[in-house]
Amino acid sequence: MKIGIIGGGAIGLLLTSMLEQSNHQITLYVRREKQKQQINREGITVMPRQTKHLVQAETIDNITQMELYIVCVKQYHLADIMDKLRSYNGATLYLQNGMSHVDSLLKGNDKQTILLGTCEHGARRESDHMVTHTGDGTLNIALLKGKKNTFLHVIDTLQQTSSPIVINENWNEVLINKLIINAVINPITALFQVKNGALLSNSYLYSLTKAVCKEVCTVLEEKEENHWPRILDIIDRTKANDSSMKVDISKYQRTEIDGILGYILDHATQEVSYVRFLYLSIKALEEKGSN
Ligand SMILES: NC(=O)C1=CN([C@@H]2O[C@H](COP(=O)(O)OP(=O)(O)OC[C@H]3O[C@@H](n4cnc5c(N)ncnc54)[C@H](OP(=O)(O)O)[C@@H]3O)[C@@H](O)[C@H]2O)C=CC1
Ligand SMILES: CC(C)(CO)C(=O)C(=O)O
Repeated sequence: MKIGIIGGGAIGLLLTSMLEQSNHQITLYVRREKQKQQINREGITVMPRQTKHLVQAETIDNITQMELYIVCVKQYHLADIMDKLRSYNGATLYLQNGMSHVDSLLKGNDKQTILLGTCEHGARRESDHMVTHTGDGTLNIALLKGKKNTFLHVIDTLQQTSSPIVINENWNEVLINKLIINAVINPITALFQVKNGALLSNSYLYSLTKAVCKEVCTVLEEKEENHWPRILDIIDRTKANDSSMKVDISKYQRTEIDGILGYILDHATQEVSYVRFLYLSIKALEEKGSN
């Protein structure tokens, strides 16, 4: 299969290295010529095992027809990619956190087969051609729209990589489960600049986390008791980690808050004051960082 991976960041580099070990023809699409040249010259190195993978990189402006695209850019860069793929009729897998992309994908080209997924692997980009695999996980994948046969073919292809794949019947459930985790853990850890574990060890942050979980579940019409134990478990398992939003804020980078709490606010039918406060706080920190 001809597979194009879009975005040479942490997840794009990691997945490209995993797919390189299968028998498929892989092209990694990046947006900078310098990154393309470096990857074509030196390959991708995955830490901590220091495995080297020789892959082909190309710039996104030279994108050609593939049988499958895997989109690994941040939520806020999706509009550009969706525009580039608008007349393409093959299969595309989107792996973003958050949910604000779903409506545009549902409305777009009806001939496309669109898959949605969440990535439970942890990855950190060290340089343009080096990534650290910080935590093993699964790829949870579901069909949003399009051909079931194409979906099954894609799953079959991805099962040839070193990443475990979980197939889901219900895309909404897959994305909602991850959205709730990111909505509850990421903004609080980013605002207070604490590791995930502080949400359990600090009694005030614990109360705040529970209050946010309650509001988020109310908006999404989910039962809090189905999610709270799962959240506690993930916080415990990632207690020594910095959430992605905490890292973005500390590096003065844009966050994915719009696709996460922005989505919750857009769907709220009653006031959710903790969520609104957190959303405005993260936007304020983003604005402060951009000055
Ligand atoms: N990292 C992780 O552990 C996890 C990440 N995720 C999710 O995966 C998604 C990707 O995250 P991550 O890999 O960490 O993000 P990164 O910021 O590391 O990578 C995003 C990449 O997309 C590239 N990009 C942006 N616009 C374009 C474009 N038009 N064409 C080609 N490339 C483009 C960026 O290029 P440039 O380098 O030039 O800026 C960058 O390399 C996010 O939604 C994140 O929430 C989910 C689970 C875990
Ligand atoms: C699960 C969690 C919160 C781990 O840090 C995460 O997905 C993130 O940081 O974005």
